[in-house]
Amino acid sequence: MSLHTTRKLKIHQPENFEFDSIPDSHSWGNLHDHPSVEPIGPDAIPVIDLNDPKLIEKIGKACEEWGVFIIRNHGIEPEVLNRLCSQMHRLFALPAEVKLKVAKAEGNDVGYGGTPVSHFFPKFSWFEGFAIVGSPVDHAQKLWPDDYSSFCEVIEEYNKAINSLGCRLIHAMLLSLGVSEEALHQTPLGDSSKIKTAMHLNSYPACTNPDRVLGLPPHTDSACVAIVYQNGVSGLQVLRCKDDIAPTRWVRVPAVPDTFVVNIGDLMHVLSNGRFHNVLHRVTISKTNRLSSACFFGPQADEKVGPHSKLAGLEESPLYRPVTWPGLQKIRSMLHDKALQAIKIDSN
Ligand SMILES: C=C1C[C@]23C[C@@]1(O)CC[C@H]2[C@@]12CCC[C@@](C)(C(=O)O1)[C@H]2[C@@H]3C(=O)O
Ligand SMILES: O=C(O)CCC(=O)C(=O)O
Ligand SMILES: [Fe+2]
Repeated sequence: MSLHTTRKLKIHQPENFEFDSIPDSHSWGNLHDHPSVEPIGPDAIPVIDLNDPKLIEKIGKACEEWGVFIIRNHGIEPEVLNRLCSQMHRLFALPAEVKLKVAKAEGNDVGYGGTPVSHFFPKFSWFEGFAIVGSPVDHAQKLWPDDYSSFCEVIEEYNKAINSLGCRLIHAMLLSLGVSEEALHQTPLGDSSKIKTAMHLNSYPACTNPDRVLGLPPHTDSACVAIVYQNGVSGLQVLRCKDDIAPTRWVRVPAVPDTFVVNIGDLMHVLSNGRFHNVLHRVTISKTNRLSSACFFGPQADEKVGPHSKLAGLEESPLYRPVTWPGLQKIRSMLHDKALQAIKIDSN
């Protein structure tokens, strides 16, 4: 593996993660732009029980006020998550030259490598990822020619479970926005067959000097919703803007066993006509290896998402022009965090 290959992928291979001192390429100077705080008191991230009789109301409030919440009683068996975790360990423990057999090709979002957002930052992330859309069988065969089926079975099992959870959450969000049960099915996210999913398996290697490195730089997700599973090690932080309580700060998202973190992305912000907060988040590093899986949910590639007519129309003007998911990703690849500005409807 040449340095050239890894630079193009914007990642460093695991053996290179074992630096005694952090190389300049990975040393972030501005990690303390805002203080990092604990999720306590008014900064406690909402925890929502999916069996709560007031579920719709609570989800709506969390999406508006936070853009992130933790869910429990989600119905996915802990064994399914344990199996996913074992396969993630197995994947990232492979030698670098094996993982590079399934490296993301130019312009392709599936396979092993870094993330598109890292290209906007001058420093490398302390991270390696594997993106899956549809079946991972072709890649799994290259990684484990003699035993690829166990990985595929676990991914398929997890995909099924997380898809139905994602669908349930999106419906609850739409209901909280006032969309009726009947109208729900006419939306671009109305039923599971209309929802597109992408799965990202993430590994954040342990670091002896974690205060100087970053797992993922600050970003919003482009999708409607992301559901994140974490292996018991925290690292995710969400930005809470200056309010009556405190100045702008990074709030640590706790890693609560048997829960998922739900993030609101750009497309849900657009669909809700700006009501739901597309939360800015980043991933910090610790002295323990962290694994996470982020599943992104959005509409099929050719479906446009715009402010829902229930919210924008008679009384409220639509704030954004409709956009497809790949369309938004393309704008983000050029304009980074100014992408939503580019689809904003001029109010004058
Ligand atoms: C479906 C996707 C969302 C994502 C781009 C991708 O095609 C696969 C990688 C995803 C990810 C993960 C880390 C943060 C993020 C902003 C990035 O650069 O890559 C997201 C992308 C996104 O939200 O658009
Ligand atoms: O690892 C995490 O907790 C979050 C990952 C993330 O933000 C992403 O994949 O977009
Ligand atoms: Fe993210």
